Amino acid sequence: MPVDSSPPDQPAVAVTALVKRYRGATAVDGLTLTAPTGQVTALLGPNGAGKTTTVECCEGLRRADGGTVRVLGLDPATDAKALRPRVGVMLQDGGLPTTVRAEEVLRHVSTMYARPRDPGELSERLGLGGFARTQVRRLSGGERQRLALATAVVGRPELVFLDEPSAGMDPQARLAVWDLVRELREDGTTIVLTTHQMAEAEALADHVAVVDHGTTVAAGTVAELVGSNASIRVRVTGHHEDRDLASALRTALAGTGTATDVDVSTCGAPDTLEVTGAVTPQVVHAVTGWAHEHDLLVRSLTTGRRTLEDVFLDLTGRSLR
Ligand SMILES: Nc1ncnc2c1ncn2[C@@H]1O[C@H](COP(=O)(O)OP(=O)(O)OP(=O)(O)O)[C@@H](O)[C@H]1O
Repeated sequence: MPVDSSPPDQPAVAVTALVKRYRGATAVDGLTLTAPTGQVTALLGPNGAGKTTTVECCEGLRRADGGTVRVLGLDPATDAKALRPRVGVMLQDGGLPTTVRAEEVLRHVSTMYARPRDPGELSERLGLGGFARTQVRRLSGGERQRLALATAVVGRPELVFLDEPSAGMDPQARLAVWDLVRELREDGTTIVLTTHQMAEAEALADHVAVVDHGTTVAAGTVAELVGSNASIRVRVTGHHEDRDLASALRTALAGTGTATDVDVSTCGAPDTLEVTGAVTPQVVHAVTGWAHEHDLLVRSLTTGRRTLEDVFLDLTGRSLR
């Protein structure tokens, strides 16, 4: 089991008001993040949100322009040497030498650590056994990702940063990666990962930080982020005098007296509405009643819990970056 010499109540990673600029453009804009020791923290955010930049500041690969970064109680900008044997890093582009064989890369990295995992066993775990003698540049994208993950964890680090660990992987490889992440966590390793995949955050993360425009816009467990609210998603067709159907339904529901604790928004398309909040049978009845009253045909209606993706899109918007 990894030995964590930092005080038990100190988070493994504490980022406060981080600012990072690239040639005047602000990539990270006052971001705050806490990754508790021994847990999995996911940074979830759209393209260009600042996730990789944040993680690279934590890894000591980039210098912050403002704020503080503490990793295992140390400053990665000045304490890189002390952190190197304690922190594993999986970069988004792999960062591996390309002309060396996969097994040689992993074996070489393992010799840098005092108590490494068995490289052969780790290769088999990640399905790399068959490619051991292949040069890195000839590996497929998914195989290279798996090798990068293997190099990040072969030294039994206390803390691992994984930048989009399962990007480009097939479903089997993704499950193998998830299993390994869970096993690392059970062994007490702290994991900080970035991802676009809601399923990955839901499957692995104890804590999720939603990052957008260089700042943390929400943080908590998946359950906390999703909340206890239910939702109704309804698609209607027909002509309504008010082209803003969400506002029309909102006004109608407010007028019924039975649906006071709900909100209405459009969901993907103008004819699809989402009612969130205290959804009761009376609210469902009021929604279909409103459609009937305005001669709108209900094409579909589903009720259920909100998903992490719903919350993510609410927080970060629906326009493409
Ligand atoms: N070396 C660099 N030079 C200039 N701009 C950069 C550099 N690295 C990142 N950026 C910019 O900083 C912003 C944040 O990028 P970053 O890679 O941190 O985002 P991200 O959330 O990891 O995105 P993705 O999910 O697409 O990987 C983007 O607008 C990006 O274009």
